[in-house]
Formats: sequence, C-alpha cells, structure tokens
Amino acid sequence: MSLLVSTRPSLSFRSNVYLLLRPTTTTTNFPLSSASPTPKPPPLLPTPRVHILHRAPYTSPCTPRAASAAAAHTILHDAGAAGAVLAGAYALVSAFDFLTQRNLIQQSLSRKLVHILSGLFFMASWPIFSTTTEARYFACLVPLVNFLRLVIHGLSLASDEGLIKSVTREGKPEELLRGPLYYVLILILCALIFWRESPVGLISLAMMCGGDGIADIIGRRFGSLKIPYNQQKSWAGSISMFIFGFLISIGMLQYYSVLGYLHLDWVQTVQKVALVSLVATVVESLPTTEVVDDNISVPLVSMAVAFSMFGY
Ligand SMILES: C/C(=C\COP(=O)(O)O)CCC[C@H](C)CCC[C@H](C)CCCC(C)C
Ligand SMILES: Nc1ccn([C@@H]2O[C@H](COP(=O)(O)OP(=O)(O)O)[C@@H](O)[C@H]2O)c(=O)n1
Repeated sequence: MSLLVSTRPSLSFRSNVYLLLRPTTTTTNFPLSSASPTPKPPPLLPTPRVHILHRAPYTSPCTPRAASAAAAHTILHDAGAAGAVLAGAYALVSAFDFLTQRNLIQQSLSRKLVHILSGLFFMASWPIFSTTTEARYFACLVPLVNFLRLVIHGLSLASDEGLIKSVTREGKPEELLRGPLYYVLILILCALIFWRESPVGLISLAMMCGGDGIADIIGRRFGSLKIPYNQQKSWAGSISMFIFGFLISIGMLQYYSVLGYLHLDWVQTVQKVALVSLVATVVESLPTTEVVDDNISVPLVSMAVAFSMFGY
C-alpha cells in the first residue's frame, strides 16, 4: 500500500492525493497506440500499482480496443465494489445482532447504531466505485438488496431473527416494513439523484442517519426536559440532532472535497448546512411521527432546503 501524490500540474494537490491499493489500468493512462496523433505527455508518476478511492473523473484519449477493455474492467470493478459494500452491510447487521443476542447492548441502542452507521458507511463507500456515470447504479444495488431483504422478512416470507433483533423496536417482523424500509429507499434516492457530485444528497443522509440517530440516543438518556409542543421529544435530543447533523454534514462535505468531487465556498457552506440542520431538527421535533416517519420527513425536508440553497 502506498500513498502517492502526483504533481500533475493540471490538477490541484487535493485531487492528486489518493490511496493506492489495487492493480488497475486507470482511465488516466496515456494513449496506448504508438500512432496516436497527439504526443504522449511524459507520465509524471510510475503507473499506479493500485488505487481504491476514485477522485473526480479525468479521461484521456485511447483506442477503441482499449476503451472496451477499460469498460469491461470498470464493470468488474463496480460489481466488486458493490459486493464488498453489501458484505459490509451484512457484517454490520450481524455484528449488532451478536451484541444484542448476548445482551451486550440494548435492542433500542443496536437499532439506532445500525441506523447511524449503515447510511454513513454507505455514503463514505461511494468513492470506491468507478468514475463512470453507471457507478451509482452499482452502488444502489446495495440498498436495493437490503430493500428486498426487508420486504421478504417484513412479510415473514422468510425468517431472519438477527435482522429483526438488530433493526426493530419490539422484534416484530412487520416493523421492517416501516422505518428501515423508508431508510433504504432514501439511500437509493440520494445515490441515484445526487450521488457524489452534489452536497444535497450527502447533507440529507447525514441528517437522516447522523442527526436523527443521535437525537434518539441522547434524547432517551438525557431528555428529561421535554419540548413544549411534543412531550415525546426533548430539548437534549433536538439540540444533539442539530449539532451532530451539522458536524456530520460538514465532515462528509470535507471528505468529498478532499477527494476532488466538491469545490465549495466554506463560509457560505457552513451557513447553509446550519440552516438545513435547524430546519431538519425542527421537523424531527414535531409530533408527526405517527403521520409521516422521520426517515421520510427529515431527509426530504433536508433535501428541499439544501437544493434551494446549493442548487444541484
Ligand atoms: C434501523 C434502520 C432504520 C430505521 O431506523 P428507525 O428510525 O426506525 O429507528 C437502519 C436499517 C439498515 C438496513 C437494514 C441495512 C442498510 C445497509 C445499507 C444499505 C448499506 C450499508 C453498507 C455499509 C458498508 C455498512
Ligand atoms: N428530538 C428527540 C428525538 C428522540 N428523543 C428520544 O428518543 C426516543 C425515540 O425517538 P424517535 O421517535 O425519533 O425514535 P424512532 O422513531 O427513530 O425509533 C423518543 O421517545 C425520545 O425518548 C428525544 O428525546 N428527542
């Protein structure tokens, strides 16, 4: 494993920093044909032996044969990435099932930690997919498989006690058809529509996964002072949602900026994210959970506010 910083002048330092971990024929290879009409610029670095985090797209001219070989390689790469992330999803749920089954953590805490970590890890995994436009469809296979898993077990067509124990409140299979199902649908929506090039999806998922998840954990423990208009929610829960939703959103935006996907005016971005977090926190605090699940209202409102400010 090695960390290489290429000094290619056309790209900023940030976008040249990437972790190199696996064999590849990258799209940044120079024209393969010796008859190439354009002179080959001298490679500034030895061809990368490995890389895993893909930065924003950079393509170079190549021959049709090389293009089809690169296309096949990219499909294999994205399929492998989807498989790895799916395995991670199973491992995460199984890990919390293990902890819950042995009474090492409460079921309510298990569910919330799965709520927080699943979406954040899913979002953080997007850069391991290729830089092609189809990459997002491969990434969406992961929440899609989990959607089907939740439907199958939620309808009791099959039994998965571990899944039920680690993601439901009362251990009833039909619970899988509400919060968890809406949750994975929002993951699909954000990956498909916004993906890595827009802050909107990243912020929305940070609010749904990080903000809403933390509100439950903090609110259950320290939420003695209830919100006047909703005795089920507390100031401690809502304030923690605002703070952690904001911090996790900024953290995700910074992560994608370092990888070269986003170029943000950080003074304006901090203000915009703070407003999204405030609005999402107010929406989450409303006594509307029986009417619309928080896993729908929080991300959709965050999406609308963020889109109105970032515009893409
Ligand atoms: C419990 C969940 C949502 C509902 O929460 P609540 O508001 O009703 O308390 C989360 C359900 C998660 C789902 C079963 C698994 C989703 C996995 C995700 C698509 C991919 C994660 C990959 C990563 C590498 C772990
Ligand atoms: N803003 C909030 C959110 C949750 N909570 C606490 O967390 C518990 C579960 O919150 P929730 O209804 O959002 O939980 P889920 O619907 O996400 O399972 C609430 O009953 C409160 O005890 C809070 O005190 N303040």
